Amino acid sequence: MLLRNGCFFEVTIIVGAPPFKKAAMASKSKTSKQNTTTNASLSSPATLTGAVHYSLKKISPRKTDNKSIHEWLESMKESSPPRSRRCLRSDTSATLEPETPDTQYKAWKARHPSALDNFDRIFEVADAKQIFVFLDYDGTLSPIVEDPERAFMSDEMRNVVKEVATFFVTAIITGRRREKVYEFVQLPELYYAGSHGMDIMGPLPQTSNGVKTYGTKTLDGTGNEVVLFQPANDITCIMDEVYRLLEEKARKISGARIEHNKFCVSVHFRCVKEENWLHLAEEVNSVIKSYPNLYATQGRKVLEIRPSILWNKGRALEFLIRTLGFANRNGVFPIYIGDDQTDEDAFKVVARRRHGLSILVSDSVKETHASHSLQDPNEVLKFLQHLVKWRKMSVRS
Ligand SMILES: O=P(O)(O)OC[C@H]1O[C@H](O[C@H]2O[C@H](CO)[C@@H](O)[C@H](O)[C@H]2O)[C@H](O)[C@@H](O)[C@@H]1O
Repeated sequence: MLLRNGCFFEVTIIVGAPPFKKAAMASKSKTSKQNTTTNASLSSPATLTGAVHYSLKKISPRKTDNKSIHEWLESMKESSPPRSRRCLRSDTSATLEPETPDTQYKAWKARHPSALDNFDRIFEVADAKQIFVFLDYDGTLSPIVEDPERAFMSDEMRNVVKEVATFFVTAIITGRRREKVYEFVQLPELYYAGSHGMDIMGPLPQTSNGVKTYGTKTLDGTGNEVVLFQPANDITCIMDEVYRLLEEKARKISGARIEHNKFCVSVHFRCVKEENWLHLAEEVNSVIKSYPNLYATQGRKVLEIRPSILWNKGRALEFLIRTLGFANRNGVFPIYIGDDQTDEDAFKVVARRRHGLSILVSDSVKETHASHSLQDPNEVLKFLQHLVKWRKMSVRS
């Protein structure tokens, strides 16, 4: 379909198909305890096996009327409630308990128990499985801050993620531009899926003959061969145009900020006075309503403008597991940790699988498909340290 400025937006793409079987694997199961190969050690060149068609369904464009603008705003507020308000508003709450913050929070914690407190029980079943670790970035590995350019992760967090990646296939799945999140994380041994999974890059895996995968073999910034998968790669010039238009609008609203995430664009509300939120949301709507193939999702004081394709963090998670050669559902144990609404797509995918662990990072009540919770990035750090310790102990035993 031809959109604007000569940009084509295809819903079916054709990609090259180098074998993409990851270190088989860093995550060792009980049956291969001696193998502690790291992701970084992947060096065998991939062999092209021919083109593969990968079909993407288009989702129907969402109406953006006044009602949906108000829903955006409500949803953004629920995503980032002030610390003082641990409970949901009564109109969105599913609980029948008295509406005090503490009882509601306790009831919520009972439904989404701490992944730290329940670690041993959770990991009893994971021990013999292929564990994959998927991590969101903002609000999960780094604390939420006002300036998105300064959302740094601590060295302690970087060190533990590095250690995690020596034992398990580890990927960052973020709404950010992939290059930007790499700047923050700086760990070449990980997979990176930017733009809510619409831009996946990973190190070339060790290959075994006949393993099929998707993506294009290419070189990264340092000249290493990598695999790249971009299901919406025809949308970039539209996103450039939308970014420019939104920048113009944002200039007139104090505190508003637009971030170009390559295959999507973020509109930041965090530093905008709440009385101006409606105005900013209306301006966003006035831009995107001319683009029927774009829609907005909501996050923590942010609107994310994205292409209307059926691709999200959940699809990215499935894609990585499948292309790494682990179609066998029972043998795989994905762990997904995230703090925001866009992570819900991944939580749903984990929930549909027989095994896995989904963790919402939140210190307040939020509706979620995650089975477990952690309060904040500090608890994420502790959980990852625990995971490493647990794996080291099981290697020894
Ligand atoms: O998928 P994520 O890694 O969680 O990325 C989602 C968005 O995160 C960033 O925005 C959020 O964090 C900022 C820095 O702490 C904060 O200022 C903002 O209010 C949050 O919404 C990022 O800037 C966005 O581009 C991402 O889409």
